[in-house]
Amino acid sequence: MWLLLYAVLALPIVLFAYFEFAYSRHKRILGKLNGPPALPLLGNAHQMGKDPSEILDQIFEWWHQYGRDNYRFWIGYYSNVLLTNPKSLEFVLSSNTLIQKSDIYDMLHPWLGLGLLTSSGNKWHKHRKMITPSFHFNILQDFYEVMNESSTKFIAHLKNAAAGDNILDFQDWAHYLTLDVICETAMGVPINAMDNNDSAVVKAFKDMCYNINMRAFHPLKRSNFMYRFAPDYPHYEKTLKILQDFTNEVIAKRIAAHRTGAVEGLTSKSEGDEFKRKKLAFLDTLLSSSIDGRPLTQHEIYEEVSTFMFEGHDTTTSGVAFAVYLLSRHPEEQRKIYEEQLAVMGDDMKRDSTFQEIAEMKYLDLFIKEAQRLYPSVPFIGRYTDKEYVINGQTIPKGTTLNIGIVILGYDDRTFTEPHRFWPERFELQRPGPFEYVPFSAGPRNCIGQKFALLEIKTVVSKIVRSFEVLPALDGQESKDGYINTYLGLPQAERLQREQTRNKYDPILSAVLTLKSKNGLHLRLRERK
Ligand code: HEM
Repeated sequence: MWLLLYAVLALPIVLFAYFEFAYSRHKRILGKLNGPPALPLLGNAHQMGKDPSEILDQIFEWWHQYGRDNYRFWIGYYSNVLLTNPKSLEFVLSSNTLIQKSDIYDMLHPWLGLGLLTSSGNKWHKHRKMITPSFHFNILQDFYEVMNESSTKFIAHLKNAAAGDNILDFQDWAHYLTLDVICETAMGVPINAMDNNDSAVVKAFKDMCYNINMRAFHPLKRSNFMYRFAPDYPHYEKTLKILQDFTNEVIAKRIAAHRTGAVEGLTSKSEGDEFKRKKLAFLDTLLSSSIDGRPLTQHEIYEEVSTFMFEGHDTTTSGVAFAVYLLSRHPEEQRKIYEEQLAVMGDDMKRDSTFQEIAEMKYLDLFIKEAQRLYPSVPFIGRYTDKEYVINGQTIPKGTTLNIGIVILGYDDRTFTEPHRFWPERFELQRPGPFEYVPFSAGPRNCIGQKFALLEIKTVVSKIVRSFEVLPALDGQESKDGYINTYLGLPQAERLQREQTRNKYDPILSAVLTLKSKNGLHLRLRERK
């Protein structure tokens, strides 16, 4: 009995001694990097902040404190390095071996399995090669038709929603639009999120994206195992099943349609069902692809289609929403976009732009680049070192999480003068180096959907500017000096001082897998006559 009691009492001490010993080399090596002093057991977990927006501020704060360079921090015994040095980024992003994702992506496994975003090694290499042609120019043109159709519908919805000087949460609206676009392009079926945002599947997509972002920095919920004991787990399980059933059902029907030859003549043969479109979806490309001389299994197809459903709309929601929000606060830049629309589109501003015309909208391109600098849709990306690496002269032990601070790069005044000034022209006049600005990542694991994403954001923004004057939520909230009204990246004292004057319609940035505003992105739309 006494022996048992002693053993129970001694267990924590033994465990503590074990971990301290096991990680001593790790600590010694990473100790050569700057970073906040870490407590035993906790590391720096207690200093991180309690939600994704506080964590974002803390990560910036340490960056200032530790020489605006790479630094290390500890979450318990998990070692983390924040990378912002362009030379280090070049090493990591160009590497063909450092491609294993960090554990934050594990949360996606139950939904996405091991698709392109989450897999590594041989599987990733083969799938990347197989999927790359899915974004060929011709296919993108098919997708462009969907983008145009959906954004026309979007404008009609917005006209109703914005009537009477209503203040809209544009982040919410953008979510339904991008969900419609990705469902039609990835799976070839309409989900009608804009018309029917109360449907179980539409809600499930929204809940799942929220769930993933909410769990990411929760010390217990982040682990798939521990999350099983959380009170909200049953709801999550139900949501997951809705999404899995929906996607598997679409895939099964599509496989059947391919078998009966209905896919080639989708317009005539399957008139009346949901496949009656002639454009081929990403799913069709997958169904006619092979790996090692065999067709993909239904599960492999499920993983890739689900990956596109997630990565192809949560990111563009953020991209579209922040771009339109910036229009609302920066009237001068909005005016320049409108004038460019007039010049490119001629008299008929109501029609769809062509693929070629979108390519001619040079100022719009600069505007989106600048929006992604300040509000990158993917603020951080994570890698995990499967062996020891020497990165830009610094040894990084095996088992370290590398957090690439895409969002931090945009606020570095060594690359971007007056980083808090919204100034699209800077991308013409002072081009950043290849690893100083990477909203779509870079190297072999860069964003495969970059062209798709930019095309979608530009199509929507172009149509919005031609249809509406975008106004801030309240009169007088326009930027007077070109500076943005979020203070990310400023040293803490200055940031806190500026934040004292914030209004309830000023965004609170929250960065997890994608960048969002915790309190929405509010604005008004006045129809152009
Ligand atoms: C503004 C919109 C978007 C941004 C900023 C963005 C950014 C990124 C970034 C930074 C990565 C690298 C992630 C990492 O290494 O962990 C990535 C990967 C990826 N993106 Fe995007 N993305 C966007 C839209 C899209 C769209 C529309 C699609 C699909 C239609 C897509 C599909 C993917 C996929 C499949 C990967 C994984 C690629 C791989 O690991 O080989 N993305 N994206």
